[in-house]
Amino acid sequence: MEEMKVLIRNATVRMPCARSVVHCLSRKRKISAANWCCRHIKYRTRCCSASLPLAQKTEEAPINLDEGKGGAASIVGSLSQYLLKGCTPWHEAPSCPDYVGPVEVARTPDGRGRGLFATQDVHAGTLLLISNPMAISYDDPHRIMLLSKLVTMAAKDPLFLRKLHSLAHTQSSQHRLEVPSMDFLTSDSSDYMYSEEVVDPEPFDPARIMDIIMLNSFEGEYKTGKEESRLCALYLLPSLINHSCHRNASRLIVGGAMIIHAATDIRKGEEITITYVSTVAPLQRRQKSSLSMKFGFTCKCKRCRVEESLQNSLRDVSELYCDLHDKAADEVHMAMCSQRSPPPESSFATVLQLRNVFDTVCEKVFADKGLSELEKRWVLAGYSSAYLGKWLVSGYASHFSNVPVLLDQKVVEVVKALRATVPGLVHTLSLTTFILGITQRLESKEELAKEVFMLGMAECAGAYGNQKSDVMLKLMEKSTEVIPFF
Ligand SMILES: C[S@@+](CC[C@H](N)C(=O)[O-])C[C@H]1O[C@@H](n2cnc3c(N)ncnc32)[C@H](O)[C@@H]1O
Repeated sequence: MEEMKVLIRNATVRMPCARSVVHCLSRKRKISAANWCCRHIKYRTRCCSASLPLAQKTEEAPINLDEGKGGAASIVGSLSQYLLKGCTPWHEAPSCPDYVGPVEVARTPDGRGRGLFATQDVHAGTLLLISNPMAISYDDPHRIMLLSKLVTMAAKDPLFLRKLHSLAHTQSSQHRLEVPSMDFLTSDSSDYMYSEEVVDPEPFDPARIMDIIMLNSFEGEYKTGKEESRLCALYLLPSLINHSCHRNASRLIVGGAMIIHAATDIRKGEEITITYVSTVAPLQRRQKSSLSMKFGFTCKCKRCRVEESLQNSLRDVSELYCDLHDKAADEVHMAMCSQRSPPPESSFATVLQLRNVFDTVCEKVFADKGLSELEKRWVLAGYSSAYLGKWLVSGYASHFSNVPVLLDQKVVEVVKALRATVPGLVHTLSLTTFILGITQRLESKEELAKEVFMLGMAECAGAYGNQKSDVMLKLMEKSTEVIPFF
């Protein structure tokens, strides 16, 4: 859901302001805001093409988009255009036929019910699933319309009811329910119409259907034009995907269809995970804000367990982070959205305090010999806003020209931490594109520019799935409309 929020919230509310940031970036070179990023990314592509495999593919073969075979492959082209338009207007979304990639449902080994698993090694950007909703409703805060639609269909179609009943309705039911076969999950009612098998022994109970909705339905935002609305939908196969605070897949909502891509390389047999809520926060804030409150479970992922083991040493900084974050976020957005020059950096008191929190966390984490590189990145990603507030405020105040301050070692570490934790995030793509713009000013930073460019391309594939290289470059350019603050 966070992907949608990024695209929609920023496109409507923050886009003009973020454009002005790009304008500031471009002012010195006297080129238009719209062209600025495009030009520097193209420049980078040219500069890097000798050694960058993706850039080479721009001139020769496009990235392999074959995975969809037939229907799904053909939507990639129309999807690109739609993504480039910021997923608007909603009614012009390309139609996306259902598609099942190299995945299967199986029981998790550690008590999280059923889950979705990769049946072969896949690269970041691989299309895993396209799923159209069992039912969808709009501006339906209490999900009454959704319930009514599901009840009507279940009453008419026994296979539909059986599919509904394959979804968990309580925390404990997911352990009792069997692992449904892929055939069953993807079958059409007409295939089963006259089969005895579809008669569900379980009684038809609207209260149970409501519980299924509460545990499995997806809520998100969409744009009709300039207006924002909310949708609520129930998907069958995606409902079997578990949450992780270090996910490996991302989701896009296009029209009503949910598209799931690998956000990072995934090994055969590895579980496919997504994030139900934003996980760019320390454990304490993640626990308080959402999963247990909204979804009624405590996350058991590895990142949560690592952070639990650090709770004693990070308790104070974590509490301070939670106290300061929202106020600092307001200060950052005020600076970024200000049409005039922002006040001096020193007037962003909370942002500066939050930055000290990041430095303390870095010291503690890097001194901890018991943590692997990956685990350190999981922890740092949670505090990335604490670093980024000051980075953005000073970047904006100096029109992103104060290179020594902005191009310190930590900023690339923050990108890597975010990629290791929540790959395929438009915010991270935006940050990467901003950094790329800064490296362009420096002849001596060619190697760093290549590294940042590759991180950006990987993040783009993780967020939007495999696209042709020219589309990826435009999507990177477009990402600067999003303020990279989490
Ligand atoms: C949408 S369902 C996912 C599929 C579910 N495992 C099943 O078998 O039907 C969401 C439920 O899965 C479990 N779950 C998902 N992610 C989890 C996680 N990271 N840690 C613990 N439980 C999780 C929770 O019980 C949650 O209410």
